[in-house]
Amino acid sequence: MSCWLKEKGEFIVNRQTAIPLRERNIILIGFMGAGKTTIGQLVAKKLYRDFIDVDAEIERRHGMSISEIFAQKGEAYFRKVEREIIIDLCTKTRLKILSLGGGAYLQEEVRRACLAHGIVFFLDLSWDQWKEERLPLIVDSRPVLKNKTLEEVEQLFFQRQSAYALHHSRVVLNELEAEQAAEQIVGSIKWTWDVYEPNR
Ligand SMILES: Nc1ncnc2c1ncn2[C@@H]1O[C@H](COP(=O)(O)OP(=O)(O)OP(=O)(O)O)[C@@H](O)[C@H]1O
Ligand SMILES: O=C(O)C1=C[C@@H](O)[C@@H](O)[C@H](O)C1
Ligand SMILES: [Mg+2]
Repeated sequence: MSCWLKEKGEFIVNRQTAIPLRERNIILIGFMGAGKTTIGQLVAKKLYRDFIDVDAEIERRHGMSISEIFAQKGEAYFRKVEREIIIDLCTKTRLKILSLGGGAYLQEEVRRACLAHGIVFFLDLSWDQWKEERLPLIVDSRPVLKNKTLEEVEQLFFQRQSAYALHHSRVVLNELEAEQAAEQIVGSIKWTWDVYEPNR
């Protein structure tokens, strides 16, 4: 498989797809509460692109919150809808900024579609920081956290890392404000466009 490699940003882009880099969707992945929705909105604004939050899109289509979908239809149903929407967005849209839900990337078909058609940024936050700063902000709104002990959530956090490791570029969030993280993503993407697709 031939690749582009940007060492500075650990940037590896698969060339199998014919979509020019500048047109590919930019896809944010990472654990729940890492900041995919917040940072995705900022990236979209900076690049003058449309932003799609997959969780919000699922809520919009169902007229229900994610918590209601989990409670009334079950997690398996949610995962199926989530997978179908992401594959659809990956294969039928371009030039978007997509924020995935925290568990979406655990599905192999989702990973394959994202890596083949988009440019995938992993928003990486340490467990300690997540536990101290993000958990209190999201604990009541994420059904996956419901009825779990802190030890179980920690286990989930580390179990998921091997899926998130399959990305094109990583942003270490620990000391970054959302605005700074967005700037870093935009800088990295523009660098890649200029180097690999000059004169476009
Ligand atoms: N860089 C940051 N610094 C501090 N707080 C942040 C940062 N990014 C996001 N937050 C806050 O963390 C909370 C979760 O952020 P957000 O909803 O963007 O996460 P997410 O990754 O989209 O989560 P999910 O996977 O559940 O959709 C929000 O209250 C947001 O304001
Ligand atoms: O990490 C997860 O499994 C989830 C994260 C949220 O974004 C939502 O997609 C939902 O609450 C499930
Ligand atoms: Mg989100």
